[in-house]
Amino acid sequence: MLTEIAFHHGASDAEIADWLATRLARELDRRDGTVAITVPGGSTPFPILAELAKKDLDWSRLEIWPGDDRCVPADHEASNFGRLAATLEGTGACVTPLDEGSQPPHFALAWLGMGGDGHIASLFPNTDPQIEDEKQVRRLTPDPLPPEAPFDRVTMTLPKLLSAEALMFVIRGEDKLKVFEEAARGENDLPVARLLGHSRGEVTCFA
Ligand SMILES: O=C(O)[C@H](O)[C@@H](O)[C@H](O)[C@H](O)COP(=O)(O)O
Repeated sequence: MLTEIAFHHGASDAEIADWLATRLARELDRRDGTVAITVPGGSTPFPILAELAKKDLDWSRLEIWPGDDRCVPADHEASNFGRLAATLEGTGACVTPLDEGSQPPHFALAWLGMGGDGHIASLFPNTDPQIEDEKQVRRLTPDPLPPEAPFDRVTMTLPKLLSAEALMFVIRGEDKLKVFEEAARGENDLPVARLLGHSRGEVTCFA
């Protein structure tokens, strides 16, 4: 089954930040109280977030959660929460660390990256992520440990990510895009395919 995805090819970090700012402004207008989103770790998101941090938004009503994190102290260079808090410092946004016992809120948007092995958040293929997982957040050990961040992880689960009103991906590189497109066509059973195969809301991919 082909998942309906809106692809945007060749978008710059600034253009993706513009898209996010427009989406967040719309979500803030549509409801009272806070708007929560989840964002990825890794290398791709932070230049985008640095651009987004310059936007004129009601940041005091925005709650930002890492979709996953490495099990390291917040001041460790590999900490997604630490990098996120530093990048958004001064905006007024509430940046929340993800812990095994976290009960994350409802998300207006789940922004994800993807590894070349088809992992999303820290749902690596070896962890065999389940659509029916009864947990919202899990601690797990990738195997093999990713050389760029060889740590245990804490991650939102497939049902938690699927409960978001919309999914958005930033996929950089032809090899990754090939894996993503195969997953969208249901041609693999990687974690990204399991997510896409059960998504019922809007899916956007910047590649
Ligand atoms: O904690 C992490 O590393 C991420 O959440 C992870 O899922 C990341 O999004 C992908 O591995 C892509 O990483 P890059 O953006 O570095 O390619």
